[in-house]
Amino acid sequence: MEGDWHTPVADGRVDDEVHLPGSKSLTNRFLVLAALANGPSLLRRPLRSRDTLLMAQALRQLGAGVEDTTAAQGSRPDWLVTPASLRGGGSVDCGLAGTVMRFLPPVAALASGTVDFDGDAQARVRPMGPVLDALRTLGVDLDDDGRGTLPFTVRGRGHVRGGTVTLDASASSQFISALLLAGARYDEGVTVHHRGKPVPSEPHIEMTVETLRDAGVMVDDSEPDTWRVEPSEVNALDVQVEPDLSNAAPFLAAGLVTAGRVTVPGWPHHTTQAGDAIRDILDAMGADVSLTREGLTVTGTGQVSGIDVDLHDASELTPVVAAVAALADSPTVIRGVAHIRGHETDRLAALARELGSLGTSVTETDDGLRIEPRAMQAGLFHTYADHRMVMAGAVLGLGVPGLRVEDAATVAKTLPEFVDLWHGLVAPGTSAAGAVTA
Ligand SMILES: O=C(O)C1=C[C@@H](OP(=O)(O)O)[C@@H](O)[C@H](O)C1
Ligand SMILES: C=C(OP(=O)(O)O)C(=O)O
Repeated sequence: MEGDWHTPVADGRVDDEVHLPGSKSLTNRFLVLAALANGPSLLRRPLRSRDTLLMAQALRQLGAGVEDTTAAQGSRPDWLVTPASLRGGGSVDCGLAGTVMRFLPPVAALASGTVDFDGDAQARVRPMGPVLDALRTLGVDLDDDGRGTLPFTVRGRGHVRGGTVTLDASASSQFISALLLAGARYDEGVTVHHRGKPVPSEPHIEMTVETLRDAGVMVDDSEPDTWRVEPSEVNALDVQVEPDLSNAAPFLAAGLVTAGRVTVPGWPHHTTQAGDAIRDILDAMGADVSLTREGLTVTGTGQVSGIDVDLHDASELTPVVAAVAALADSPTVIRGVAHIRGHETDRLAALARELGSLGTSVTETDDGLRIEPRAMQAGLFHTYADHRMVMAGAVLGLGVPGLRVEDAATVAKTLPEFVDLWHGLVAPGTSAAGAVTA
């Protein structure tokens, strides 16, 4: 989808169900564990998006099989993942996926041979150094240019000694998840100590620990900021991927902003997904929120209130929460997300610039944003190759007639169907194709 997307303004209250594809974070963890497992694995309802297709392609490059296999009627094919002894000799395209660039070097270290890593231009500034330094400490040979970013080369020797390592994971929880996911296959397992400011996105580490334990790996996380993975086999998986709760956020926000009602079927009652926090956030911003066997329903009450919220644990929700905040009737303070300057783009700068250019008053703080809503006028919302900026732009468009979102196709990083789903919810009968201009 080339060009600017004219986002639809709701002609009333939205009222529908939105069926969302699987979680990026779960799909990419399951793919990695399945490639390291002791037999073929079945991944049911995996997410197919740029980040997960890049992960699947990289694992194939390393020798694993990732193939479509028949699924329940009406569903897209599941994935059958067949592990193999990992081989080098190729290159991994990380795109802009944090999970690919962080989770795969510790896996490539187990391959026999050299694996080159690179990605998009914006990926070359995302922090990687603590993972590369930790791998060296654990006995891995790798070359980089000393900047601690892509590109780099891992020289796999077929096995990794492993052991104990201390790193600073305050820039990304993915540094820790990366070492834990591969650690069971290291000769001595791995013990990771974090030293530094608090680790962000902790639910994602819990997700890593839970997926490992479910695959039969022993993980000790009883000490603060310390994780121990025992050396062991990884059991083959037969798993169903939960819907992506962070990708649900803009749709649920539409329920609140239009005083309508949106249900996401299949919302898990137990989950490690950080996006589950959207329930409490939208509740605090004025929605009625109910979780039943049918799913999660958000109903707008006609009032949208600002909040003071710490998103340290659920930082990937920041762009959508900031968009709702700009449509609220009182100021919002978002705290605890300094590290999202290293996400797909510097999200604090991008949100301040784009919301500001539409007329909202936004101040960047050290660790977040202060948003004072003002009347906004139509304009072009730039997205900086960031899927969540597209989602934020769509939410803003509910209240700003004439808003256009630049490069909406970039949303395919985690949700290629986003624009179609959005038209289906907000303006049924209109189509994405008719809403894009060059
Ligand atoms: O492990 C994961 O799947 C993720 C961890 C988080 O990264 P950070 O800790 O860098 O925020 C999150 O923001 C990202 O979208 C996905
Ligand atoms: C930060 C994100 O992605 P990544 O996995 O690339 O870090 C995100 O999806 O918001």
